[in-house]
Amino acid sequence: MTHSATRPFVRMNGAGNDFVVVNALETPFAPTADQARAIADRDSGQGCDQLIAIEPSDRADAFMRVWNADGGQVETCGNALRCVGWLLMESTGKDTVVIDTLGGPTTASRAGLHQVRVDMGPPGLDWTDVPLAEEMDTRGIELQVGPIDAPILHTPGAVSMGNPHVVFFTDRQDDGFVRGSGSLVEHHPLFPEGVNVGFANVLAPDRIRLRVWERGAGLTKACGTGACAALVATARRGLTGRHAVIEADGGELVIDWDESSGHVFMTGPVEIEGTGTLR
Ligand SMILES: N[C@@H](CCC[C@H](N)C(=O)O)C(=O)O
Repeated sequence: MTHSATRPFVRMNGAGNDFVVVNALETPFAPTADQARAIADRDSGQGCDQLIAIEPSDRADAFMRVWNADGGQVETCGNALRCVGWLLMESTGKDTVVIDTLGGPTTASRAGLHQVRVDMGPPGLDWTDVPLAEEMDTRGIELQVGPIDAPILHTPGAVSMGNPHVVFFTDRQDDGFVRGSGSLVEHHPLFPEGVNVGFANVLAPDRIRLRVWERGAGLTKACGTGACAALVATARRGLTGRHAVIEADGGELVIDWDESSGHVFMTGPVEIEGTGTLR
């Protein structure tokens, strides 16, 4: 085992999406899927939505590795990028840092007191980017939840933010519904790598209430990449402009889809909750 009972960690959250963050810049940290799942377990472990390791990188300030609560390693995590960015900026005194991930490199910058802005890059809009199992127009894919003759949810947008997202446009956002339909869609065969499932209620052209059933983690208080995907999906359908405040259960994220660069920018809070050692 490459993590010991004395391995320190920092507990952080970004808009309520919570993390156990391990500094692996000098001492490698390579838990198995079972070990990662045990750490994330809220009953017997430290408990978190995602386990994060900060590793050395030869092309960025650091590499961020992400495990979902189910122990699976995934490409990226928007809220964790802000947290790791903040830790790196605090320790180096820089105002901007580059963080590499399995989904590619990103840049994080200071944006105010405990606020960080991340350049999330351009969204993937082709069906092969998401990826989907078959060719479809990602502005509104052929997928429905509920009975065939009267679907409760249908024609969601599909977007890659380095990880796969599907976004339903709906004001139905109660816990039972999000959990029930989210867990069904997460494993739908149309998504060969699984999918994060967003439920977006457009309140105004610049305001979205969003809940996300995350792949490998379930219902979280916020999903950073999910917020970016929701803005992209609603803007492509003409439901919003290219800028919106996303209201998540745990706080607000500001998302901008810049027209000239095509990049999506996410600004939001970071919070350190405390420190501990892995058990
Ligand atoms: N909470 C994250 C996303 C974490 C990974 C996601 N569950 C996946 O499997 O892709 C965020 O803030 O983006």
